[in-house]
Amino acid sequence: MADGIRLLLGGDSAGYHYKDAILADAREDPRVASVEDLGVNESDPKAGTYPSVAIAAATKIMAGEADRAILVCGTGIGVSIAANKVKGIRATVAHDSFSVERSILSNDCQILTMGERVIGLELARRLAKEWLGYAFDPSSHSKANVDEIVDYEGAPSD
Ligand SMILES: O=C[C@H](O)[C@H](O)COP(=O)(O)O
Repeated sequence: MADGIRLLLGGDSAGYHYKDAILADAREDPRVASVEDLGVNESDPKAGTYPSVAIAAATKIMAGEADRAILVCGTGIGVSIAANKVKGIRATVAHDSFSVERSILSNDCQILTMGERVIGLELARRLAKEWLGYAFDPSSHSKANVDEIVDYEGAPSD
């Protein structure tokens, strides 16, 4: 991520207005090296379900094709649940500044999710910008907790 964040944006029919606004902001953000729009889009708001978009984003991150994703549905819950089904992904819904900060500094989340039906557009845009400004510190005390999750997921009893 040294050369900037490779960011994915996605959402379902309930979230694409916010997704598009955050996408436009990200394209102007010097911290972001690249932005990919996984849909859905206004031209075809039924083109993808929240599970399909979230799983596509999570799969790309785990394949090393992107660093992070911001996903928007009605509540942020569905895209978070779906993304977390992809092994290795830590996705969370967060609608406040402190949780957005801790999602990176405590949990090293690769995916932030939000709900277009839950918070206002300007707060969502601000939280997205804040989230992109944090980087996990692997020398912090939080690393051991994240490692415990990673180790569990990688356990032979999978
Ligand atoms: O978590 C699910 C999302 O909020 C989705 O956008 C809306 O889902 P629903 O139509 O099943 O309420």
